[in-house]
Amino acid sequence: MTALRRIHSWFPLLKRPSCRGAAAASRSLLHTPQPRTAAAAAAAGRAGSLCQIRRFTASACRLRDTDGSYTDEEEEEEEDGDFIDDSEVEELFQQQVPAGIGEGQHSVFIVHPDVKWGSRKQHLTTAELMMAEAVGLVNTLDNWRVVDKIIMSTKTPEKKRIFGKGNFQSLTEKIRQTAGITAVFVNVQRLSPLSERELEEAWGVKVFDRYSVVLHIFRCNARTKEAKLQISLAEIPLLRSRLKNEVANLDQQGGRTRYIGGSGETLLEVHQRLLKEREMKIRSALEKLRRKRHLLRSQRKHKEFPVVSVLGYTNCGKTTLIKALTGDSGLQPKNQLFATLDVTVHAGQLPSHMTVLYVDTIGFLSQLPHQLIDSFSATLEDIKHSDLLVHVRDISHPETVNQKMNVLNVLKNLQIPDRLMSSMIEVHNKIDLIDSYQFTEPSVLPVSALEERGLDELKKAVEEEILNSTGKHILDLKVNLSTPQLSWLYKEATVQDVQVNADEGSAVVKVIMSTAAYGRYKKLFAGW
Ligand SMILES: Nc1nc2c(ncn2[C@@H]2O[C@H](COP(=O)(O)OP(=O)(O)OP(=O)(O)O)[C@@H](O)[C@H]2O)c(=O)[nH]1
Ligand SMILES: [Mg+2]
Repeated sequence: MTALRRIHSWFPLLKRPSCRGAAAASRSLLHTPQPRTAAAAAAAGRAGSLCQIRRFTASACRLRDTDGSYTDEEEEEEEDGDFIDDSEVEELFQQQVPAGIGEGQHSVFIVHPDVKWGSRKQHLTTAELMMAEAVGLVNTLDNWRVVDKIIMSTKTPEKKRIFGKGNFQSLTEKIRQTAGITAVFVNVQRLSPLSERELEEAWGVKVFDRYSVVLHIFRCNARTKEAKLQISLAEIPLLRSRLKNEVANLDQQGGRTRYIGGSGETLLEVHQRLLKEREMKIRSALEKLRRKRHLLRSQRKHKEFPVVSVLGYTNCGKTTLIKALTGDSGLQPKNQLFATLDVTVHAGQLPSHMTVLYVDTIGFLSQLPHQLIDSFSATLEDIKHSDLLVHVRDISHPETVNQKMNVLNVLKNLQIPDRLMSSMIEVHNKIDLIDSYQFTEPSVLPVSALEERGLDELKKAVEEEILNSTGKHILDLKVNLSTPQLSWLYKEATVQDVQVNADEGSAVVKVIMSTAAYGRYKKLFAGW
């Protein structure tokens, strides 16, 4: 199937999950990896290993508790008095929502301004594909539907009305004559407050840009405390620009009181101060959560489970792939943009039975204002602390090359360490949707997460890179079964295989362990 034909099958597939449905989406529980059967003589040691896994699993399950948030850390924070409770977050989340965001239903007219030349021209994509993505964004929302759409060229995208006089006039007529329109989505990163006001006045309906539509989707999909706070923070610039418009309206009606209650502050200044205070509150709550996240990371490190971050453009199949790799039935992939807004962790096993933690991350989208990415930077910070990155690409998508460039750009801005960038595994997902998949680069791994194809090769590649990056080794050690050697190995390393020699009372144990752990082992059992 050619790239252009694929677009017709991709976008109509986007479902319309309800806000409530998304919010209630079930949480994932960690898959409990079972150690493989070993010789009976190893039972004692295996019990040790099971304990280790259970201990971890229990705490990791608690991490995601009822709303999928990191509740085990809350327990620790309660002890040090640094606790943020749900109601506090909920209050911040619900308190001040920009008008038209996260609520209501809309019949949308989409306008894509096509800049033919100059610095704003999009070189990597076409107007048709940008429009298709805009349609996808609207269709992702429950109760929103596209009534009509138009691509209109402009030489003056920076002007208040975006289009030249003639085009603007014909566009206005079209919008006003199309029955039932309740909103216009102008497919640009961000409209200035002045522009938004001018367009709303001219068209007589609500006007959204990419920033506000994506925020709307985020608000509908937010479940955890962190996601809610990050969204509330991302909404501040929108509230600020709306505030300017509202005060300008009041000015026009002569209704503004110059100073409020002798405070020496104007109405605009009072509202700006309140917004600033709100921003500080959200930032400090997020900072508390960030400290939690730091703690979580050190706990993970302490337990020595390698961390693999799975990232990629939105809807490329990250969640589906992690579900296939871990067998975690609690994961719910959706044909929806930004289905995953929270970092979740899922344990899986590699061919050698080593346990790794796969981190599911928020998807990327092109043309997003920095403010939005910044709000989610704490979430993305986790990527930096992984042992390995897996970049998933929807290889069946017509924009797959642009999507890859977008992801690499975001990673560059996040200042991901070189060692992680160079060891990153690129996965070509959804090969089942392509008639004849051809290897374009030898280093990539083709998979179909949905049909569970190519997973063994991927697990092997992950294992190889993990062994490289964590400095772990696979060793065959001879142990004396009358000593605690075997149970020590089960606790401190990953035991792959145990060959018992009953006559000798010994066993040959295949283990994966770090250089440091091997050093400790040699020291402890030197004379045994
Ligand atoms: N045909 C096909 N569809 C797939 C494959 N992998 C994922 N999908 C579908 O793609 C859609 C998105 O999958 P998700 O796993 O939710 O994608 P994601 O990258 O986690 O998306 P976000 O969390 O929204 O960024 C779902 O409808 C999946 O069923 C695949 O290998 N083949
Ligand atoms: Mg996802």
